[in-house]
Amino acid sequence: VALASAGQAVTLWGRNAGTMARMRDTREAPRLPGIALPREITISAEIETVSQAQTLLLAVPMQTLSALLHDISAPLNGQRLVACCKGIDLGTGTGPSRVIAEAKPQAVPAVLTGPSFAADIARGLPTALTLACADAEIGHALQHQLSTPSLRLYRSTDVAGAELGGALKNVMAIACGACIGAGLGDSARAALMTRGFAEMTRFAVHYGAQPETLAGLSGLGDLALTCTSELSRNYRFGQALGRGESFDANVTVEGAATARAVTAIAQKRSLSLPISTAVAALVEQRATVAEVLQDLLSRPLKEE
Ligand SMILES: NC(=O)C1=CN([C@@H]2O[C@H](COP(=O)(O)OP(=O)(O)OC[C@H]3O[C@@H](n4cnc5c(N)ncnc54)[C@H](OP(=O)(O)O)[C@@H]3O)[C@@H](O)[C@H]2O)C=CC1
Ligand SMILES: O=C(CO)COP(=O)(O)O
Repeated sequence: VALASAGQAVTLWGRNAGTMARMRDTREAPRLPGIALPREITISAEIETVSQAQTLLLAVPMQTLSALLHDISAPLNGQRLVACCKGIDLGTGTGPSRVIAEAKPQAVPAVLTGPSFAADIARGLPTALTLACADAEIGHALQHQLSTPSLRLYRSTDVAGAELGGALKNVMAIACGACIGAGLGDSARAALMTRGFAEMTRFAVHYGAQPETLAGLSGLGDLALTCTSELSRNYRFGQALGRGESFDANVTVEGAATARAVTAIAQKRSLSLPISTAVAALVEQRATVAEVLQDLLSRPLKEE
């Protein structure tokens, strides 16, 4: 919507022919009610209409990215594949850029991430994101191609930092939601966000990320948004856990799988990730909020 409103030709592809036909008729997306889809957007359920594009934005949940790429038979030679998903693939323990590189080795992977609710962007509200691409020249081109007057992209070549910040902030949002849902208070949430940020940085740096990237939009920026807004699904899922309520299983909650993925990696690599480990235990119903809180508070006292 943002790009089409700024005059770019955009084709929107989705796998469900019926849904896409209804979207063509109503010019509205079921997942973005109340937002008119500009006439400039071509809506299609035929993958061939997009698989030749120079730039493809891949906006699917992380755990489905690999399947989507394998459904596209074309090699996407030299095309720019911009992952918009935030998470770590449970099957391989890798982020979106690696999943792209494995599935389409001749394509150029990039990542678009940062604090942004889809509805805010579609309404034209001011938003700033990180566009990360290991190829600096292509990253520069993508930054200019995908920025609009209200959507401001900063560029980076630190792909690991950008994608791990986006993946891990969802885990921290679940923790913060659980904290508020269980009535533990705003002070406890501030502590979780701060120690969560330390944990995100430690994990990402282990994978070669720059700490400055974690302190940017894709890390701290998205952490601030997602840990404090009830518009976040990860946060609301955490709130439900904290209140002992059920949560709609059809809603995409990226942090749940990511908590499990990073906990498995942490165990293999002897990394200390106490908050992510606690969230994985909550998600897998191996522990209650009271139990994980007790574990977190009884850890040895240490230097900050
Ligand atoms: N929503 C937001 O505000 C933001 C989301 N993101 C990230 O974007 C990613 C997607 O999230 P979001 O769009 O909200 O998720 P939703 O659950 O709202 O939508 C997922 C979409 O992906 C499609 N899909 C799922 N699996 C496949 C597949 N195998 N092949 C093709 N299409 C598939 C679904 O199709 P169908 O309708 O047919 O089921 C649906 O259209 C997540 O990683 C999220 O973290 C990032 C920033 C903001
Ligand atoms: O990533 C997002 C905001 O930047 C969207 O967060 P949720 O997936 O928690 O709704």
